Formats: sequence, C-alpha cells, structure tokens
Amino acid sequence: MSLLYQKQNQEIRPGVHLIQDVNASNSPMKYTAVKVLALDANASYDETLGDFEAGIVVLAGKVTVTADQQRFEGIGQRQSVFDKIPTDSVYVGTGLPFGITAQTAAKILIAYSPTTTSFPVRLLKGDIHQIEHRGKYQNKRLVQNILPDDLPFADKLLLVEVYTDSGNWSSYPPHRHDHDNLPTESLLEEIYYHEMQPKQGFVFQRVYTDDHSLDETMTVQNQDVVIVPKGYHPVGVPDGYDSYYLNIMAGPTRVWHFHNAPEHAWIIDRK
Ligand SMILES: O=C(O)C[C@@H](O)[C@H](O)C(=O)CO
Repeated sequence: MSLLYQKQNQEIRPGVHLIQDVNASNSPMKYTAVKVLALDANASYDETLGDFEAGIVVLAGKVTVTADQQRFEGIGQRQSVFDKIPTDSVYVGTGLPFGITAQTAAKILIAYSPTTTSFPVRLLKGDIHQIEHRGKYQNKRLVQNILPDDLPFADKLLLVEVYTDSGNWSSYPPHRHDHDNLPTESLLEEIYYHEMQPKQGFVFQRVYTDDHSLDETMTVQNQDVVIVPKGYHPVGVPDGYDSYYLNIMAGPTRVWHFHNAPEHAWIIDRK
C-alpha cells in the first residue's frame, strides 16, 4: 500500500485541473477524502454531495462559492499559501450542491468526510482562525486552525494548516491518534496535502506504527498528498525550502487527542 499520491494535472472541465483526488476508491481511507483543483480565471466547478460533509478551502486566489442558496462572493485571502495569511473556507453539509467560480486563477482544496448528519452551510473567514506558534529550536512551526475541534461547525471534519520553515521538523516529536481510547487518545485518520517554496523542494515524511508493521519514509514533492490511515507521521524539512501542509482529520469522534511516542517525548520538555 503506497501512502504517497503524486500530483496529477488532468483537465476535467474547461479550465479546471484536477491535482489530487484521494478517496475510498483509490485508498484505504474510511473517514477522509480530498480533492485539489486548480482553476483558471472564470472557470467553474460544481458538485452535489452524497453522504459526505465538505470543507472547501481557498488555498490561493479569489472565488465565489454558492451552496444551499447562499453565495459567498470574492472569498480567498492570498495569492499563494506561502503568503501565510489565514484564508477563507466554506463548510457544506451532507447532500447539498455547491459551486465554485474562480474570479482569479485559484487553487481549491475540498476535504470530505462521510456522514449523514448535516450541519448548516457556513463561511469560515480567515480572520477567525486561531493561530498558534508551536515548538522550540528546530521544531518550530506556525499553525493556522481552520476547523479545530472546539468549533462545533462540522460533524466529523477537522482542518488545520501548518507552516514549517527550512531546516525544521513538524508533526514532531512523532505522535499518533489511531486508538479509539478517549479521553486519552482519539481515532482519527489524517491526510496531508503538501506544498513547498521554492516549489522544486521536497520534504521527508515517515509514517510508522509501534510494531513497525507499517513503516514508510517518503520523499514528498510540491502538491503531493500523504495519507496516514494510522501511526506516527513526522515531517522533516531540508535547509533552503519552506514547507506548507494542510491536514484533514476525521474519525468516529470529532476530537483531537494524540499520543506522543514516549521515547521522543523529551523533545517537548527541553528547556
Ligand atoms: O503541531 C504540528 O506540528 C502539526 C501536527 O499536529 C499536525 O497537524 C498533525 O499531525 C495533527 O495530528
């Protein structure tokens, strides 16, 4: 089973390019799926959700999103994810149609999670995001929460953006969230959508379980996806390149309680 999905570029409608499409038909993921689209200016994409909720994240550019008779005009806050400005997103509940029209060239990520419980359509403006600076030494990262577990706007989906500067590590020390053992640990699948700056860069991501029955280390390039059905999932960023990733998490219960690998937990406690 490969956990790495290299970027594609397939024109699926005029001006709409499919960069990633990872779902239950081409992966072992049960709770999470993702689509990444690049839209030329004025291009449109639409879809009707089945038993899924979705988070439409405007990674870059400006778009108009319509959903359930609501219209969000000109949303999106940045030209590139590396502007590091919190962006706008739209939550769309189960069974609803939605449409996206690009006002400028745009890049969109659509995160999905299967559910039959529908929440109202909601615009998640970038300026409501909680920003966190985590870690010390070469373990520093900037976190922009889009749909964290303390915002009760979705049934399953959790969405977060993470910036890791050149030479640093994130999702580190290694942690897992694959045991359904609340309140200690929650079972959450996770999908990583990665970008790098400059874009010829690469990062390394390891996904492994305690018994090493799963232990893969991947070279990840711009616009690749890594799936984490289970296990620890640290990311290392080489010197000279900055990393961005967007995490989609979902599982039986919408709460993020993780377990740090005990042998590496000392990394957090350093003075
Ligand atoms: O803090 C980080 O480095 C980001 C990670 O927590 C990342 O969002 C993740 O792995 C969530 O489980």
